[in-house]
Amino acid sequence: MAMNANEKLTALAVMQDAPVIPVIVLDEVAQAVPLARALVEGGIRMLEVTLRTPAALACIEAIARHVPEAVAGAGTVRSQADAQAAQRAGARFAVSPGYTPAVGRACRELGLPLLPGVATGSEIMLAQEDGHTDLKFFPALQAGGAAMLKAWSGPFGDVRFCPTGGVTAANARELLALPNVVCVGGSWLTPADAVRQGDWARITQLAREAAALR
Ligand SMILES: O=C(O)C(=O)C[C@H](O)[C@H](O)COP(=O)(O)O
Repeated sequence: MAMNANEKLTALAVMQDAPVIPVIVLDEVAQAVPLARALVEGGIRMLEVTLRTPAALACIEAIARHVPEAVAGAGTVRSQADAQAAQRAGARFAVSPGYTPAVGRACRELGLPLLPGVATGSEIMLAQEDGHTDLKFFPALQAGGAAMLKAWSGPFGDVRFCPTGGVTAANARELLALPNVVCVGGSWLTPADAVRQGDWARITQLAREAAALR
């Protein structure tokens, strides 16, 4: 299903599209398009390409241009400059590993939906003060996992989460069953060796299994 380019995307819509947002690390531009196609083929189209590698922006650009069925977003957005560069490359949403009002403001000014990363109550409150109620819990497993999400559901009952960090095919279901979890994020759909070897069939299979998690 192609996404209408004029449709206003929100962080919640990014989270609701599939049970898993793949966290993607790419070293070579040539990997971007076949990888995105493999994920789309498996039923996953919201793609978080982390700005951790020199090739990341070019990868986002390639996906945005050549894989219209996918929605390329930028991960590891840590500054206003990151947000601007991501949007210039064609990113339709941004994901950050933490939250600062400066990153929030930058994304608002750009009209770029942001999924802000939080790991504490104070960070949730900071993000909420700026209007964010759909948040990434990072690093989820390391910072308390399902028990933490259950504890947050009391005081932060109006917040929805995408736990990311340490999530795997084995523990995703438990997280997805929580009422305040909309989706999870993780790198397990795109194993480094499969990407390196161009084993796109394996990635499609992992995506298919992830898409069926809920
Ligand atoms: O780069 C970012 O912006 C991040 O937030 C980090 C990623 O979300 C985690 O690296 C996912 O980690 P794993 O699924 O545990 O491999």
